[in-house]
Amino acid sequence: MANLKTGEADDWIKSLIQESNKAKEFSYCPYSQLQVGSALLTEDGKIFSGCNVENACFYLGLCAERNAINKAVSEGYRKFKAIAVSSNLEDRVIPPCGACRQVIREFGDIPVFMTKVDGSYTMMTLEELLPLSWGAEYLEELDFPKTV
Ligand SMILES: O=c1ccn([C@H]2C[C@H](O)[C@@H](CO)O2)c(=O)[nH]1
Ligand SMILES: [Zn+2]
Repeated sequence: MANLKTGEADDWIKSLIQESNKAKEFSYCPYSQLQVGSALLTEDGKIFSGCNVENACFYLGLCAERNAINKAVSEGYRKFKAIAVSSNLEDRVIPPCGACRQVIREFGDIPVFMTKVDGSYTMMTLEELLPLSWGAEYLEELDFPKTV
């Protein structure tokens, strides 16, 4: 069974959640009306945020989490400590979709803070959200060329 943790947030968690809440204000979601924001904490304490960006060609929409990750990686950051996800849903936390879980997994087993509008959260590690996951080590076993 997954190890769920809920409760009062430490300061850094509060800041991360605050940033993900801010990010959702920029959400472009004319089709779902679901505003989602995400904030990603780098190893050296920087926070990158992102929102979901939808498209009239529905499947081209991108989630908040992957936008935050892609922004960070594009600016040279690859080591992350935690990620938060917020939305405008009144009474429930927002769990990352399967695609986002796999993309987070690429960069390590970090805690994922899934928040509600009142600032409370449920935390699960990426390993709990995506057990027995696929990753670079399998490619190495298959003798694929090493990544940079
Ligand atoms: O964790 C999640 C879940 C959903 N969405 C977005 C994708 C789409 O724009 C909208 C409805 O699925 O919510 C995210 O950005 N992150
Ligand atoms: Zn997603």
